[in-house]
Amino acid sequence: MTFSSLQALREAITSLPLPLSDADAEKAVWARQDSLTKPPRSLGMLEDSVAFLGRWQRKAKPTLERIDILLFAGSHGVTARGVSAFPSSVTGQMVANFEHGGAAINQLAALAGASLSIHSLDIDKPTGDFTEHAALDDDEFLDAVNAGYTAVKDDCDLLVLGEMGIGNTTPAAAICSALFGGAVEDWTGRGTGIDDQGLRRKIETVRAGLTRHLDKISDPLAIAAALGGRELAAILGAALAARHRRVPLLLDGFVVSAAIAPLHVLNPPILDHVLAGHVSAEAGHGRLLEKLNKSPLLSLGMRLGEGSGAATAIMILKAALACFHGMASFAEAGIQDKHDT
Ligand SMILES: O=C(O)c1ccc[n+]([C@@H]2O[C@H](COP(=O)([O-])O)[C@@H](O)[C@H]2O)c1
Ligand SMILES: Cc1cc2nc[nH]c2cc1C
Repeated sequence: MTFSSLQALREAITSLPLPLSDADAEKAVWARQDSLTKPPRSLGMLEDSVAFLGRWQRKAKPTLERIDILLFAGSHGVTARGVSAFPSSVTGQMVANFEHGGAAINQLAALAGASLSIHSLDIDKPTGDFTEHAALDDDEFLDAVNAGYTAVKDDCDLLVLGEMGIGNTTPAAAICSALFGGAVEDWTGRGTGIDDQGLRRKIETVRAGLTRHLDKISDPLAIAAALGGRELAAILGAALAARHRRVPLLLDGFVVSAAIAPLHVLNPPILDHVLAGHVSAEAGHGRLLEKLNKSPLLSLGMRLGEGSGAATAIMILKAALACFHGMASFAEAGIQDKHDT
């Protein structure tokens, strides 16, 4: 399926009923977890994560055999404003690095037993500078959303989305400012490590973008097109595809979270299949996760992008499943269960 208009996309996001998760599978997961040799719920978020996987995989015994990491790359016209510590050319150079296996995400994906596919979205064609015009026109936005939507294969146990795009913490900050309001400074961080002067320029750039596109402020998809970028639009499309197919999705950092935020504003339950892998060190990510009602599995001070925080969190999900599948029950181990009071 692809979307031929913003209206068709909007309807796919807001139309109910959405396909449901399986409450019975989740109940079976909790019944098993409560029978295992530990005080009830003592594995905390590990147990919550197994229940989440059971609900969305619709399996009483969830698995992580097939994990797909999709990494989307795009280029940003707004980099001309001096908003990144690195030149725009690094985006294409890093795509080559991903393809040769030399990036952090390659190592983490291999360790996690996940497949990694790289999706370059017109990286030789930067988006428009959003302080002057829309980053993407409607057709360009829909093309990128459709590329993300069709990249999702429905037979994986878990989907992870990552991104690469020099400058893209600026559109991410602009989208958050437009959708959630508050001080622009609170959404705008140092990205790849910009200095104080650069940060001031970045804040001014976000402000100028908001002023330019004020007329679209009540339309989350128009905001995503005007202030976003191709990799962010593809992530929105992929997150929607995962929801329609009931595939659980693990979020990476600030940029990925900002990319899917328009879905939340349009229809909050549309992100019920989403788990936050980590909270990035990028200013604004913690606040954004609160807006999305997500608690991160990890907080490691990471701020790389590429899907690296989410890929690291896969190890936590695997730890959770190892306990779930491997532990003995009180009855099997001959251990006395909790007193009834
Ligand atoms: O997602 C995050 O939390 C995140 C935080 C800081 C930097 N990044 C990555 O760094 C790049 C964007 O940073 P910048 O400074 O160029 O806007 C882009 O390639 C992202 O993958 C990503
Ligand atoms: C080297 C480098 C690697 C990255 N990976 C994701 N964003 C990045 C930005 C830079 C600059």
